[in-house]
Amino acid sequence: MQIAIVYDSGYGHTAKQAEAVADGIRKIEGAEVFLHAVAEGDTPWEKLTQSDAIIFGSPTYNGTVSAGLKQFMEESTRTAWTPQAWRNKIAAGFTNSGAMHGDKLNSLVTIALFAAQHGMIWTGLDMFPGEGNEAMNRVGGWLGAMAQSDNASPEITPIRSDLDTAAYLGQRVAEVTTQFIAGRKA
Ligand SMILES: Cc1cc2nc3c(=O)[nH]c(=O)nc-3n(C[C@H](O)[C@H](O)[C@H](O)COP(=O)(O)O)c2cc1C
Repeated sequence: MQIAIVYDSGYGHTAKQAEAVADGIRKIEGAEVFLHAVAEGDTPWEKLTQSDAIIFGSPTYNGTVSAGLKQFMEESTRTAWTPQAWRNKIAAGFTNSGAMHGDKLNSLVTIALFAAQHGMIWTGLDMFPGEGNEAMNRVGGWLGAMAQSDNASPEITPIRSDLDTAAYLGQRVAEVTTQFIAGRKA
């Protein structure tokens, strides 16, 4: 089982979140993960087509996904949407922003809508909102993993609970994908 993480990160916070998602995926036996930062260019379209799941991540810029992730989305129209190359793959999303709210939900809605347009199957976060900074899902979202950077250095934010929440999403996607593949074989 191969799971891809495609993300953008201008200053390193979303990159940290992406690494946490990858750590969560690796907790599940047989799960292989590869990360692609859209800023690197040379999108590995073939590898994405071969993946069983794709998790998309973006910083929230101006209340939506970054221009870098949007560029990737638009480029996927010809390479993946037209041939329906991602149809029935599992999908999920994560985002982080400076403010606690910061209009992050709109980024996740944008990503989920994008996944739906590709015929993908969305996996949300099955987690009650936590109270306090130590708690998992302290930001309190269900559509995907959210984190707050508080406009601090990526060395100290997102904080541990946000990274653990991201890891939990990665693990959940790996579990759901395992079940999905098993069901398809049966
Ligand atoms: C162009 C730009 C727009 C931003 N817009 C928002 C916003 O709408 N809401 C918010 O809470 N933070 C906003 N921020 C702050 C970023 O979301 C925050 O610094 C985030 O952690 C950056 O992630 P990155 O290091 O992965 O790029 C913005 C930052 C930039 C550079």
